[in-house]
Amino acid sequence: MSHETVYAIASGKGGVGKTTTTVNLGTVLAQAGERVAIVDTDLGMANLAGFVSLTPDATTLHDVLAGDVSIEDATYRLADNIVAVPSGTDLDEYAKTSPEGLREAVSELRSTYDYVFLDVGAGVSHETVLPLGLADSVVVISTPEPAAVQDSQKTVELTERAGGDIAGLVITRTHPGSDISYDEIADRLDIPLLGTVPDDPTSRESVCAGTPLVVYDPQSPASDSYRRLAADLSGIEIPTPSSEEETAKSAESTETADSSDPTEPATEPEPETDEQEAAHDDVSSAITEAESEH
Ligand SMILES: Nc1ncnc2c1ncn2[C@@H]1O[C@H](COP(=O)(O)OP(=O)(O)OP(=O)(O)O)[C@@H](O)[C@H]1O
Repeated sequence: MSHETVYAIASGKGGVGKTTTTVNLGTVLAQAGERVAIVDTDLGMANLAGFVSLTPDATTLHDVLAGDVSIEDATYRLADNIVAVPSGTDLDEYAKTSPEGLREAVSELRSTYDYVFLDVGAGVSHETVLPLGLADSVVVISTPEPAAVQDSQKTVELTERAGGDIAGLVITRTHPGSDISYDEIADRLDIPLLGTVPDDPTSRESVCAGTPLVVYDPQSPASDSYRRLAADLSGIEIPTPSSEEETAKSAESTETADSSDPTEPATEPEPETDEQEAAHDDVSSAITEAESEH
């Protein structure tokens, strides 16, 4: 089945779950054997810092957008089938970047990976609008709070101005039993409701552990939501992990077997694997190792 390749994960308001969604959607698809790149286009904010430990002079998207290196030089392997392109934090380096360089970078990634997720900064700026227009499809992220919903309207308008297409809305941090109508929120924004992700304390724990939630606690309700969302966007059947499977959460203190260094720039993405369970183990160990290097 054909699918969109480049997704922008965007929101009007900050802190609503864009990075969490980017990392977890990417990880689910990588576990399913798809080649995935996740890119932090929120320049200067280092949103992926919890998942990729970088030395101060590491190559980042800043260097790519300054025209110094190609995007492949700024990719870091997270696990089987998934690489991350982090943004740097140095503001002097940031000042040298040109968001326009993102065009070529995204086009290069498009030719190498099955899925590219752009984690877009909140607010209104050139570096926010550009990825909305470069993506095949924009996923708008909002919490149910009125202020966040109102700011989502801005993302919808910006996407239209940038000539981008909206896939729909994901409402994060929902509470079971709440009488809020999520369909009504989507209707108000005039975009389809793609799904909801419940408020889940393990989501924050997983960030502290530097591990995607779908690896840290695959049985959690929010992990379920991310698997469903990935299945809906991709058309791929995503299996529910068995409850006996060891998770990063249950094995937090266990030594990991993968000795590869996730801070080394990736060369080519790993070949596809049919062994979803094996890939899953690899995701856990590679990222747990990233955490231990912090
Ligand atoms: N479903 C959830 N349940 C509980 N906490 C969550 C959930 N999703 C995300 N969070 C937490 O909310 C905080 C913000 O999430 P995240 O960093 O993904 O948002 P963001 O939109 O990317 O933020 P920014 O605009 O700063 O880049 C994090 O601490 C994260 O762990």
